[in-house]
Amino acid sequence: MTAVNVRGPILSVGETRTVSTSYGDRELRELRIRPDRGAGDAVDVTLWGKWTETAEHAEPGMELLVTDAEEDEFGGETGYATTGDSWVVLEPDFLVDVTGIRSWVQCPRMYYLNKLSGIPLNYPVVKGTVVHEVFGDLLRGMELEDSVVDRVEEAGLELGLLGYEPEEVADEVRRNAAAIEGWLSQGTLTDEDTWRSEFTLISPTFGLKGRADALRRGTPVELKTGKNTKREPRFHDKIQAACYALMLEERGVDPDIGTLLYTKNTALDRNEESGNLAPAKEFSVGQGLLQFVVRERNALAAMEWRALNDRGERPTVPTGYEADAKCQYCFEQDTCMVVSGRLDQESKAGSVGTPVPNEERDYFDRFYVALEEERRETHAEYRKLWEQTPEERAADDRALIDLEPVSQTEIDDARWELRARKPGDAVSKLREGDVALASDGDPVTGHGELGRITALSEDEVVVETDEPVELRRLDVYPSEISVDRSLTALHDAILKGSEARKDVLFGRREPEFRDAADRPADAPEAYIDNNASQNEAVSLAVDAEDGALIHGPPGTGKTYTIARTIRALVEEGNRVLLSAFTNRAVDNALEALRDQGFDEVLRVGSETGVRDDMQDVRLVQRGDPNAKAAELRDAPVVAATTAACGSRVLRECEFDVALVDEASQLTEPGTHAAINRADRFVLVGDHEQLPPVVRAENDLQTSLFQRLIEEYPDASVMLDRQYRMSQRIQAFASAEFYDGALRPATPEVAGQTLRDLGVDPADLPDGLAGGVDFDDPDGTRDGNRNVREAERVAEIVDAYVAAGVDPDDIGVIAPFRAQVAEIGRRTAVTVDTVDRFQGSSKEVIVVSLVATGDLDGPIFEDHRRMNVALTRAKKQLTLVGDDDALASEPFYARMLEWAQR
Ligand SMILES: Nc1ncnc2c1ncn2[C@@H]1O[C@H](COP(=O)(O)OP(=O)(O)OP(=O)(O)O)[C@@H](O)[C@H]1O
Repeated sequence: MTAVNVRGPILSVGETRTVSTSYGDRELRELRIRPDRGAGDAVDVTLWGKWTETAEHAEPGMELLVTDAEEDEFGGETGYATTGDSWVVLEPDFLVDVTGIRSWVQCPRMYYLNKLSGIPLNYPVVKGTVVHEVFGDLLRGMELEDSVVDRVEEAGLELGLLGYEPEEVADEVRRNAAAIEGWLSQGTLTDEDTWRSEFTLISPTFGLKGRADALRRGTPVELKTGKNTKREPRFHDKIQAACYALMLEERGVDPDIGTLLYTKNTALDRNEESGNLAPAKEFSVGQGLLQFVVRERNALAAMEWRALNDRGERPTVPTGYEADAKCQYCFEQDTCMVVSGRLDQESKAGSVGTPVPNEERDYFDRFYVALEEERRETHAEYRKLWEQTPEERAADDRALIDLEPVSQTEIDDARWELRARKPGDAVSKLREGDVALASDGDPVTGHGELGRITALSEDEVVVETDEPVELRRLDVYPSEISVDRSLTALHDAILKGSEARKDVLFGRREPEFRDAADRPADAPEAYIDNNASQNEAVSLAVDAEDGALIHGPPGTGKTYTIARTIRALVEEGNRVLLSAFTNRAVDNALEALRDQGFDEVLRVGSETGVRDDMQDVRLVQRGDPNAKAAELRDAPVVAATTAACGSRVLRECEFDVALVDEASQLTEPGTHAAINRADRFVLVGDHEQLPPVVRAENDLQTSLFQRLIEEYPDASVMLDRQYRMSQRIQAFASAEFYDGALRPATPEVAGQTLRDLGVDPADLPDGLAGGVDFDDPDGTRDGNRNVREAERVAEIVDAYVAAGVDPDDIGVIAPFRAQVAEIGRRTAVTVDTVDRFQGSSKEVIVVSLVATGDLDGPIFEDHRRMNVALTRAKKQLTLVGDDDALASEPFYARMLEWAQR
């Protein structure tokens, strides 16, 4: 008998049958699938015994994987059946987080509720984090006392917001940590005990991922900050450890035990508590438990599949009836009832409250599904870690491969600094500050560690990790955090949002504005006196009783207007949340504010995310709790990215006004994350430039900014004077994207030329000094490159430099990273993709269009991307491309005509 893996979409699911075998009566269930991911001929797969339970969740269309199946011939047809070694996995591509399985086993509805409400700021969560950090420190050899003091101090802000004093927390952590230390120093541990903290595991077979707290001799150890006076670990805790055991088994380690460490046990008073007070509880990881875990995961994945594919009127969500958990003992009972009452969902716990209006419920359902679709797209990114070869991944810009390890150095708090040399021409999406997956060459089955990139240059990369690893490959690590936070923001907006806000969001009422006559007596006559539309925008924002929309085309002084608006709002006594999609825009706005003499700002963000010149106003979370909490609570202006607005710390904060820049690049839920925090909102953006960055094609692609500006034009102002481009450069964008309304702010802006840079046009070859020019080098597109064109772009750049343009004043834009690299090899000036250029500008811009023959690629699919590319230059814009290709489509034909004029 040969054991094989079969996998493919399910075509039909048979009924359960009982047959008598030599082992007695056994149940079986047959499924018909199309192997090879749907490419093969249909075959029958027989699931035996307990695996029939998984068949109960199976539906046509779901993907089924059976490992170690027995192949047999029956009536000339090949069939498969499970064996004693088989695993049956439904929807293996859906990656379930281990913590999700744990709560699912407790109660499927709890799993769903946790998705909606996220992890709120509360003491058990913060204490749990601190104890986990101390655990890691101890494993890495740090002294207990040093670690406790250090980690409690690090949690200063969160503890302060919760009203805790450091001493009491340190005491409690110390008592918990004593359990860890005692256990670590037990005689059983010798030098041969191999320990590792925080181990990232991803399982392609079982559709699981997670981070084990620690591994000891290859067996999983999980830390629980609660107590357990029984001899055995709690069932749900075992589930978690069993998931890691399963994933380790996939890698060829066979962990026969799992350990749970209940740290509160050592803190219990022996006179009052009876039972087994030992903190460490081991259990044997049997095959039965592992199979149970897989079946539960299958049930979960099937529910998630149905939410997207098997929709009746509404997406499927768990009701709680799936489990035999008792609602009266559940911490989540109230939340469960409120969610079911408000969203009109069936729930075992029952429901309270009146349902939200239908349009809100539909909105919730629609975006719930859209976000779950986006989650699938994220899972597809994970899959590329094992489906693509290293070379394919590198070609896709998702990994740096062939790195040569240079050093592994232990740094201050028992962390590691890994250095590696990188091949000179390697490019990727990875940037300094990113969290990435560092590995020995194989991130999934080899040794991988999550770490932060601290330096990335032409020929070297430096990563900081908790444990050392031979740094041979560095991968983009997909993250679900944005999906998770968006779901929470959606939940907060619909279930916790004010009626007044929702009336506007759902078109039940126009946004309202204060009468200018009702402004405070000391309000200035005009906020900005040299630009009418900017002044109107500030006025609209300060008078908004619900919200205002500021539409800012390229170079129209959005940032300047934002700064003036914030000052005006603060002058009227408002506390303001300043947010934007990117750290760069947040810092730019802060810079403008400080330029205008306003300094009472607090920047919330990580040290690597925040620009150097804003570090002095950055909120450092470490420190005295009271002082830290006061810093955050009292700041008149708090600035953070919209992603950070969904963090547990900022979810605790309230503001009068949330001002969001780059709002046209945010999804609706992404925008809610920021505006949920405030009574009123001001959204600033340009829906004629880049749309939200999402992978799924659904409602997430349209920003709330765009929807509202189309619905409430009266609540918006367009800034119509631009300070960036010459008349000649701006003409095309103005006509095509802004109804001709965009105009140069001053005659100087309109009339600027290369001469203003001290360049004599006579020193330039023909056709490069016309303000806007077009050059066709007769190149050929090859994949995402066009070498001839890259050479020509480099020649053109050289010509500008030779004529006296400072290389820092020149930028090159290309649609693909491969072409960016191709050009980058030939010139020292800044070369980047359109997406990376949004929000910046240069005196001279050269655009490489790459396409020949026909127009294909992201830059052409969406005209808004081209709008960005064409509006970065101040004095000279030179397009390099194939005129035949461009002439093939009306929009580009008009662009060509303008460029060749
Ligand atoms: N009312 C104004 N008076 C004088 N200068 C202004 C005014 N508004 C903006 N500027 C100047 O115009 C330039 C562009 O402004 P700003 O950086 O605010 O543009 P932006 O719209 O944010 O640009 P982007 O399109 O890149 O987001 C800056 O140098 C700014 O100081």
